[in-house]
Amino acid sequence: MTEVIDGNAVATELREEIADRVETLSAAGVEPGLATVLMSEDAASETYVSMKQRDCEEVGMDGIHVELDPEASAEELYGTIDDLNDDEDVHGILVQLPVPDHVDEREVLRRIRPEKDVDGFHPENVGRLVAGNARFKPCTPHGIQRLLAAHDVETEGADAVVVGRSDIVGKPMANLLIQKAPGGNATVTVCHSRTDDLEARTREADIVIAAAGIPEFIDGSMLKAGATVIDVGINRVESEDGSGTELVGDVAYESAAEVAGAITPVPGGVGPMTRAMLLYNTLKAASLQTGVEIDLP
Ligand SMILES: Nc1nc(=O)c2c([nH]1)NC[C@@H]1CN(c3ccc(C(=O)N[C@@H](CCC(=O)O)C(=O)O)cc3)C=[N+]21
Repeated sequence: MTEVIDGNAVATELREEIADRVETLSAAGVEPGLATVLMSEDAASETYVSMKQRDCEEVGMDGIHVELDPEASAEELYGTIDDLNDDEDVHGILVQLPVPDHVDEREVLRRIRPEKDVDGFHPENVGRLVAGNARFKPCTPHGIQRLLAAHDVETEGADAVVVGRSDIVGKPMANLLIQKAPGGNATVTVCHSRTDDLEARTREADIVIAAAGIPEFIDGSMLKAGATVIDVGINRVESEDGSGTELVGDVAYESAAEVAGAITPVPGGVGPMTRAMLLYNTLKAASLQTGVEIDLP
């Protein structure tokens, strides 16, 4: 039987442990604070940011939300970031991506103080991750690492194929999987939409991470029997019966589940883990900034 990797269940457990550590911090007079900044009227972005705020509430963190008009100037966004950088009650800052075209995304990521960069996207934090000395692991790859561990999927010595080369998922995922550390020690191949004979590579993989952002890109015919399949895709597509839209992953679930040993669903797989790791990074940020030590879960 194919094992379904339940991201909601693993995330719920982790949130409980995080809530416990938040209590430890608050007994020491520290209330971890996460600021989310939204400069978009995109419905999906609004939904994700409000989920992140709800998560904060659930674990006892202080959620601060700032919304900017998508037509506002880049300087206004930079000023908002500067204010949050200087605010002692804010331990983590997340600027929801994508930002409007007239805003330089690279400048946004550089502007956030690395100590508050809970996405792990600041060049200093990217460098530290690559050097094996991560401060904040990016939330999606870190969440995937936790999901694999929770389901006893051995990465050491495994052949892993990462499909997708984005700065927020593919690249950091490949880096974590090759690290000399628990959850690493895999042999990693990074593929993408232009890879020649992709299926020949995915068919060799013990672990496939599908993160190309292409709906149902990976199907069962491309998998080795018993492989672990992690679906990072969140594509909103028109539903087959024409009744509206539905969420599909980068994996054709039905066909892949017939071949895979274990597989994550969409929704309810990687997404909830991404959000849980954001809370984790905020917890770590609050501890580092205040010097109040906690056992990170
Ligand atoms: N600075 C920044 N950091 C991010 O981490 C970031 C971002 N910008 N921009 C957009 C993407 C997307 N993202 C998601 C996280 C969780 C779910 C999630 O929890 N999804 C649920 C529900 C999905 C639904 O119902 O729409 C699930 O998969 O079960 C989705 C999407 C974070 N992102």
